[in-house]
Amino acid sequence: MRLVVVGADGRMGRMLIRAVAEAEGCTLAGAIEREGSAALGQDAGTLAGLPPLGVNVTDDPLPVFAAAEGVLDFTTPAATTHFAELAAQARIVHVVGTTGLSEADLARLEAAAHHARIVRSGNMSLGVNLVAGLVRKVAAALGTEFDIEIVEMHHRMKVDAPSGTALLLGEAAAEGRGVSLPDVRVSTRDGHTGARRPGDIGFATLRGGTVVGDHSVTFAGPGERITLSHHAEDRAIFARGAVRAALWAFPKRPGLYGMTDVLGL
Ligand SMILES: NC(=O)C1=CN([C@@H]2O[C@H](COP(=O)(O)OP(=O)(O)OC[C@H]3O[C@@H](n4cnc5c(N)ncnc54)[C@H](OP(=O)(O)O)[C@@H]3O)[C@@H](O)[C@H]2O)C=CC1
Ligand SMILES: O=C(O)C1=N[C@H](C(=O)O)C[C@H](O)C1
Repeated sequence: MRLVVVGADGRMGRMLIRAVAEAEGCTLAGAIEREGSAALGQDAGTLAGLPPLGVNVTDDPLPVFAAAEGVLDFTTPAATTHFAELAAQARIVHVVGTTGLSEADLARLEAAAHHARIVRSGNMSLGVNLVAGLVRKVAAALGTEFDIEIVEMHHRMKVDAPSGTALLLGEAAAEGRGVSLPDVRVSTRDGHTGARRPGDIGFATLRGGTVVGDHSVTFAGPGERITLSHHAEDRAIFARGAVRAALWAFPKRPGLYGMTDVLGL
């Protein structure tokens, strides 16, 4: 499968170039960065710490998408919505790892999915998606006497909060409880907050250092607590998940899919 990496000079972009180069059945068909990036013109392999791959980084996605079969996109919401429209025009697979998308951004992805096969997830790792399944089950089994609190920690450069993974886990908990996350979500607490409202799902965000991604979901009940956790140690888990998603989506019909579809969970 001929794959393009957009945001090629990012933390995930460089990891994705390595994952494509290592994956059986995949070749790097292009590497895109934004206009003005210092990476433009460089060999994508060299950028990713590999021997040269013969693919130079460019800021012109149109001809690159036209000659490709899929795009791996871990960039920004503004870039991702633009790339979704280009991927739909080119009728290629679009794997979206970008987090922090607004409702309006998601509506643009849904529109693009009429023509493109889009796989989107706040976390492309096998481990997190398994934990989400467990969270759904535990939330369904326990009543609201168990308070649900989600804590995440990421590196100091992360720009969105709560993380896409924390929201994915919150959605799983809400689904298990049969409620809608926006109705019960509490993402900030400061000052005299009053007592906790039964049924709320709380989010706490920590930022610092080089943490790849830590998440825990605690069910705090009368006299006991259950905590389900995931610790990402290497961004390669997300990159390998993204390549797997592209290969999975290649023969599928246009539509918006998630990692649970890819992993068969
Ligand atoms: N779903 C998942 O499993 C995971 C999701 N993520 C998400 O992926 C996203 C990226 O994370 P990360 O790699 O750490 O961030 P980085 O900031 O390191 O990388 C983003 C890259 O995209 C580039 N970019 C921005 N706009 C454009 C554009 N219009 N065209 C081409 N390239 C563009 C940036 O360039 P410049 O810096 O020059 O602006 C940068 O190189 C985040 O939303 C993060 O939360 C991360 C890990 C796993
Ligand atoms: O920005 C990151 O780094 C990560 N972002 C994703 C998120 O928002 O959950 C996935 C992973 O935790 C790393």
